[in-house]
Amino acid sequence: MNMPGDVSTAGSSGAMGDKEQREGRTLSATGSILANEIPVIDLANPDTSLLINQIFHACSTWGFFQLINHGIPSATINAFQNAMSSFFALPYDTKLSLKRNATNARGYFDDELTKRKRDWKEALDVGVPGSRDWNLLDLDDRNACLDGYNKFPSEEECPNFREVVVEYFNKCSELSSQLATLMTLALSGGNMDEEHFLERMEGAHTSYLRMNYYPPCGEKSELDNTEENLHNNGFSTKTASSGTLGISPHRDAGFLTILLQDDECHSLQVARFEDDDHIADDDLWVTVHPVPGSLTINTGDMAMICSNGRFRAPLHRVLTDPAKKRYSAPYFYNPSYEEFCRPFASCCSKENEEGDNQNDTAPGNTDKSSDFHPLQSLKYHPCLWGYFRALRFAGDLTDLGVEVQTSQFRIGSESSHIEKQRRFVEVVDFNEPFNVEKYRYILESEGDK
Ligand SMILES: O=C(O)CCC(=O)C(=O)O
Ligand SMILES: [Fe+2]
Repeated sequence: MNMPGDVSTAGSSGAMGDKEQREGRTLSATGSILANEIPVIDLANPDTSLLINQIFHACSTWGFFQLINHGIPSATINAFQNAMSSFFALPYDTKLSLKRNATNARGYFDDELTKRKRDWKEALDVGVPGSRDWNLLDLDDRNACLDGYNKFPSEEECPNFREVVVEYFNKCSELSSQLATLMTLALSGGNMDEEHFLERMEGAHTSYLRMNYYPPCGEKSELDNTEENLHNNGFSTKTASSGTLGISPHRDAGFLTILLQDDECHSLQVARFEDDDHIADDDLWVTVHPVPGSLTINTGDMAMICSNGRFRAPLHRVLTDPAKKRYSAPYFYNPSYEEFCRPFASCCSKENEEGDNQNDTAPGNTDKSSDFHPLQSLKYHPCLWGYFRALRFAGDLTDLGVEVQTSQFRIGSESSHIEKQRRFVEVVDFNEPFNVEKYRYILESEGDK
């Protein structure tokens, strides 16, 4: 059987040797990834151990792969893509009536700032309702949850939109659960604790689907001279600058993302580096050209924590295009709000349990997973998903300040988040929309790092 980490049999990936694999993703002196190809993985491969091996390799190097034979029917995808473009073609005022706000993270927006620059896009976020029942009215009290509540356009404004989006959403939920299982198997070899983690995530995930529309940006933009057009929201070359991006560099916060790209416009890029100092170096960004019919998968921050840093939560960005429109849709598969994401026991050396973090290779360890990859000392404090999520969107929608990062949960980082999280969990109600004012006294406490 081919084990995860045995890259010589990984099929779709580059020719990395054992040493490079052990050293994970910091493979060269500059910390860049050597392989050039984003792996393509066939979910219908009957050789499950090879599949798991490929997933392990993709998640621990690029943190990105393209999935073919993923099982979501092309008719479902086509209908969803049509629904997306119909939505963004609605009059601006209609879209604005669905705008998200400081106490509701769901809805429409066109004013996302990353590092004080406006992202060149419009978006609509739709997530699993608090009731988990898509048939209730959006504003039904039972639908409230930390993320807020959905704001669908009415049936008159956008016929069939709700039905088509929910259908695609549910397919993504099923696929995510399947992928999370494979990723977890790749790490653990079937440890029971991890099975419970997967069950909790499948039953109570707090996932959401983001629909993105990137207008053209540049001299040929059809928006240049049309202040009165239906996208009358300031996306003209007058407001673009040379550094304008569709989305600025970021990592996805959840466990994994299923991204539906646009076959016509290829502008998603993944970083070949880890160190944020390289962000401005265009040569170190690699375009993820979508394979027709594929879905692009990437690992998120919570998978990185669960894998004890073995999996990579990759930095990625979206360029603007001077002439083409682009539509994309990431589905973010997120744990339940109550879940403390922590490194799987099967990814940590046993020494850890005895308080000795020195030995990373754990020779003689009889845990099944040590066949798969060298075990590491414990690298992360438990991270409450509801806390991480609340801070991420509070950072987007309020004046709360700097974005929370997983590095602040690294053991030894001495970040104030561990203490804030402890105080937050004592008082938080995950059945109501997050309100930064209610928790400000905890989140803005002294010694913020
Ligand atoms: O549009 C894309 O291809 C990527 C979108 C993305 O990274 C995001 O919304 O988090
Ligand atoms: Fe992203």
